[in-house]
Amino acid sequence: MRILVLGAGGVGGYFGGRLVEKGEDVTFLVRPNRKKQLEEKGLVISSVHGDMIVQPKMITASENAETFDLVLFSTKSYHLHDAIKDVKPFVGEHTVILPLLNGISHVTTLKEAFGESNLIGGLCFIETTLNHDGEVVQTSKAARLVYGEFMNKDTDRIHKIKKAFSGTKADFVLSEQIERDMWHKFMFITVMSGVTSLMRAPIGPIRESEGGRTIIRQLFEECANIMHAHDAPINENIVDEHMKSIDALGYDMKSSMQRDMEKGSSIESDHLQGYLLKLAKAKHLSVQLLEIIYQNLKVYEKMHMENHF
Ligand SMILES: NC(=O)C1=CN([C@@H]2O[C@H](COP(=O)(O)OP(=O)(O)OC[C@H]3O[C@@H](n4cnc5c(N)ncnc54)[C@H](OP(=O)(O)O)[C@@H]3O)[C@@H](O)[C@H]2O)C=CC1
Ligand SMILES: CC(C)(CO)C(=O)C(=O)O
Repeated sequence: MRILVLGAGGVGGYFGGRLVEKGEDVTFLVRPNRKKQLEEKGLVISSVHGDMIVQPKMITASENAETFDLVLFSTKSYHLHDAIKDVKPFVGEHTVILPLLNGISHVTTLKEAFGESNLIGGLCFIETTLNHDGEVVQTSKAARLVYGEFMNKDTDRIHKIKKAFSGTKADFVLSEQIERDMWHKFMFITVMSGVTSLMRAPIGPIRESEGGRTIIRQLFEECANIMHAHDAPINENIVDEHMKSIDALGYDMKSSMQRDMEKGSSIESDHLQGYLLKLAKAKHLSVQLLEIIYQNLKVYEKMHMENHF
């Protein structure tokens, strides 16, 4: 199976790297600066699951190449439209697009861009970031990529993908309810990135501070109300389930949005909290905590864009 990883950042670099390590036929679609960096240093992964360094196969958007069987779409949401344009020449009639972005609204965008039948569902649980040298630094235990056919269709292609994903150092999990899993992850990341960026702390001190768990729970409840109002396929007890997951996270666990803010980088505020807020407004729901969380991100963006950092 010819696999194209779109974006050799924290997520694409990690999961793509693990597939290369296993011996799969993986190429990274990268932009010129990242290409240069990877040519000079290789793809370096520093991880609690084992370090690795490899010289990856790469292409850039301007190059000619045949189409691929599978694309791991692993850019940030604010690069989605440009990335769609860049990857189009490498997508054929039978290419499967597997998105790993946080959030949900990109599903519609990708279906429109590539056709509904080319898209499968995906998400990941991992704490990973690029350091100053462009190395993939993966911290904490979870390194899980979840994927599946929408409506749990049983297809040949999903069995082929499962085979390609087996036997790596990362957890690749085939889901029978990928729509539900994506909404659940959307809720989880909205809260996790929201509170950690607002309080500028990892999850441990937040949940252990007086009133911390109450705020986290209230925010989950706001998100669940919005999603229920839109008939999203979420579990009835999802807030309890997510609170258990929050309690199980390592004390020092941070969100990728928070790490991006620490670096002064762009963030996915409109794709995550902003999109959920739009859904709340469409149903006239009062979501005060979500509004504060979103405002905090907008203030950061204003400062960031005006180069106050
Ligand atoms: N990091 C994490 O721990 C987790 C992240 N996620 C989600 O995964 C997604 C990706 O996040 P993450 O990996 O952290 O982001 P990064 O910024 O680390 O990586 C994204 C990569 O995409 C590349 N890219 C952007 N546009 C293009 C393009 N047109 N062609 C080629 N490459 C391109 C960027 O390259 P360039 O260097 O050229 O800018 C960058 O290296 C986000 O939606 C995030 O929310 C989900 C779970 C955990
Ligand atoms: C919360 C976490 C680390 C879980 O994968 C995540 O998705 C992110 O920070 O973007």
